Amino acid sequence: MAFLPTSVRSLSSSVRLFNTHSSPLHLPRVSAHKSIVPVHRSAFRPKDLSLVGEKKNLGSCIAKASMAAATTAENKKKVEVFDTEEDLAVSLAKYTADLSDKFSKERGAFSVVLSGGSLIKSLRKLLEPPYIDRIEWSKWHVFWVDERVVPKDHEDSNYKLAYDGFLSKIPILPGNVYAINDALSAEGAADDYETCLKHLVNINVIDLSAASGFPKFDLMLLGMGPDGHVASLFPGHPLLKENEKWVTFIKDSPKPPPERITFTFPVINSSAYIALVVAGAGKAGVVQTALGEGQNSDKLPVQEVSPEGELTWFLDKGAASKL
Ligand SMILES: O=C(O)[C@H](O)[C@@H](O)[C@H](O)[C@H](O)COP(=O)(O)O
Repeated sequence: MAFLPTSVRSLSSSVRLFNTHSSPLHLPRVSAHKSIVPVHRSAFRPKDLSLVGEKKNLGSCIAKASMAAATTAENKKKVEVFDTEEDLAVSLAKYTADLSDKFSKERGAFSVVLSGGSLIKSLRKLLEPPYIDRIEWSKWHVFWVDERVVPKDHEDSNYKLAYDGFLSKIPILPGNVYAINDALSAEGAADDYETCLKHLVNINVIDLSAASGFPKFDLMLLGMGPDGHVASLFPGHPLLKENEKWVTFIKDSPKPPPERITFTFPVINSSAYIALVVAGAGKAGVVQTALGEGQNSDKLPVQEVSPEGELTWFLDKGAASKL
């Protein structure tokens, strides 16, 4: 391959501790790039609403009992409420596995975007039967919607969080895990990641949205902060308005650490499927604002999430308690 962005190369080194070595992308062998990125030191080391269980005051969208769904005009948006976070995790695994089957069959690849935070723990049911055996993990290509600009073995790294809690436990191809180049500045890492995405669009690993001209990921798994942020797009921040870049950077994140890279809204909103995964009563207020009838003057970042395809909210009872 004549050209490979540095992020693709850094990727290789970031995943060197996986057990498998082949890559359908024919990425350079890890050993060739040891000097580029420090070795990882870890041990490797709608409204359409489905309600599971009781719920109060959800207006005309209510459906009760096992995942019954009521579709309204906004039929690209679903809200599913689960009695417990455990139930949420079970359903999220089935949803993800079904999409994995669909895109693996249709495209021969499944592009999945992860967040940091509690999302990773909510993916745990994918590590169990039947999914661990059923999913064609070799078709997965994994990205991050945002990443903290820290070394990959740092406690704050979203890569490390996902690796330790999820990626190290599935037979994914190491060359299909696209971490940032942690040797670069925030600005450099964002540019580098965008270059990597462009390359992967060119070789059809990632789809391109005909409508927007931005990359169209098969599935984005988003968390939401208690202030309504998604990715590293925070309330009131000028980055919310970025409409040209695919990946940008922030140096004044109100949530530590301050330096991060993040996908922009045009990329997030070109997705085929987005799951917004929110658990815990601590987020009930912001869920109410995001999904409630009331008008808030300044839209929260989470309210800007509106994919080309389908948006599904996965809420536990606590998070939905004010709806
Ligand atoms: O790097 C990050 O900080 C995350 O990607 C961030 O966007 C996260 O998804 C939300 O803050 C929700 O996190 P929790 O689910 O842990 O609240």
